Amino acid sequence: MKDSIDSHKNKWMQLPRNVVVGHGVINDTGKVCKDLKLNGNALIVTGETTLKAAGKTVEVCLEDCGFNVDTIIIKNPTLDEIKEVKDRAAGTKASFLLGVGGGKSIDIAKLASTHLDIPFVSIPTAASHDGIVSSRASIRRDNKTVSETAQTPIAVIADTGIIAAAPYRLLAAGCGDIISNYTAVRDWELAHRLRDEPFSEYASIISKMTAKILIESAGAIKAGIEESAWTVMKALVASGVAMSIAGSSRPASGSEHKFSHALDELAPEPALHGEQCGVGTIMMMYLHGGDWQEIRTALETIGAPTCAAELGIKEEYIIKALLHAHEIRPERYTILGAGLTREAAEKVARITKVI
Ligand SMILES: NC(=O)C1=CN([C@@H]2O[C@H](COP(=O)(O)OP(=O)(O)OC[C@H]3O[C@@H](n4cnc5c(N)ncnc54)[C@H](OP(=O)(O)O)[C@@H]3O)[C@@H](O)[C@H]2O)C=CC1
Ligand SMILES: O=C(CO)COP(=O)(O)O
Ligand SMILES: [Zn+2]
Repeated sequence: MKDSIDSHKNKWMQLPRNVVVGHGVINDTGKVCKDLKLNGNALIVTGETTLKAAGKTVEVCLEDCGFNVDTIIIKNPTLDEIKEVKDRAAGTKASFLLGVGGGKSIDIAKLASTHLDIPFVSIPTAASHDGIVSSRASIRRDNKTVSETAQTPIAVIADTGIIAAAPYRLLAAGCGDIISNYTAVRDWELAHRLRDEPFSEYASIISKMTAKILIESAGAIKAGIEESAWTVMKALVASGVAMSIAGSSRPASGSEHKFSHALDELAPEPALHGEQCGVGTIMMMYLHGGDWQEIRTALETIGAPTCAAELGIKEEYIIKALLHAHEIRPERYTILGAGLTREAAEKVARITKVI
């Protein structure tokens, strides 16, 4: 009998075991690690600011529970810094890593721990990106952003008290990263139809639903309100799970992310990842022939940037990024196809009021 395709199907989905979200949960870090049977030496990977916001508390908490703790401060998600973290972990015989901070700290801890084959705990200090739970790490290599396969965190500890106290700009950026799921999924559907790219119905539905719920909640997302941190954090977790189900960042990264990655390469002072993705979503939704005004209004309501001036980026870089975006990760087919003409790039940016 001829084998059916289904009998050959084989898929691994990595999801976190414990997701702990709420006020003050950072103080449970030691308890969560014990619950996961982690022991021995811990290495905290954090940034300069986030060390003060949360890293120190994590350090004390772990020590109180009997762990030996070392801390390394990182600046950028580059291969050099990942190597530094791996060397430090090897030197201190770390048996697990904790990424405490924004996206770059979490991505470095995620990829370094994957290479070292030890577990990692994700402790976000801001709701600024959806890499908190995902099995991907966005890394800078030769001034380019690449998306690497990595392990999913064994646990996520998201203290909404800390997240609500972080600069509001970070929370608004996280909303941009989630809203971008709308165009990411449209791009994925397009690639599925035109290139027969594998497509996951479940991952795409979770991803779209997350963006929809967030857009519907836009009016309730406000600075200093812990409930807002909850709303955005739930969405970021769901979006990360969609990526884990897909086994790629496809459900949450399409043409709008290519635009953001292009800005990271070209603009002298890029804005936050989620802020750039949000603005990219407005323009890519226009190219898809969708309701770009809805995206723009939601971002405006949240208080996230909707134009070049609000990103603090000169208009010429917006155009350059639009022209260059399709060259980023060219294997990922999107509405940008083989690229925009200068006239088309200027038109989309002007019509959508980005410039
Ligand atoms: N792996 C994945 O699936 C994904 C990865 N990403 C990646 O994540 C990164 C973007 O994440 P993002 O968080 O925006 O960027 P960063 O990690 O660069 O954080 C932005 C800034 O916010 C600061 N910060 C974080 N938390 C606090 C706080 N509580 N109080 C004060 N300051 C704080 C950081 O401080 P400090 O300097 O101390 O770090 C940093 O200066 C990009 O590299 C992007 O590519 C994004 C989405 C998905
Ligand atoms: O930022 C991401 C999802 O929000 C990950 O995207 P990339 O795979 O484009 O790095
Ligand atoms: Zn993103």
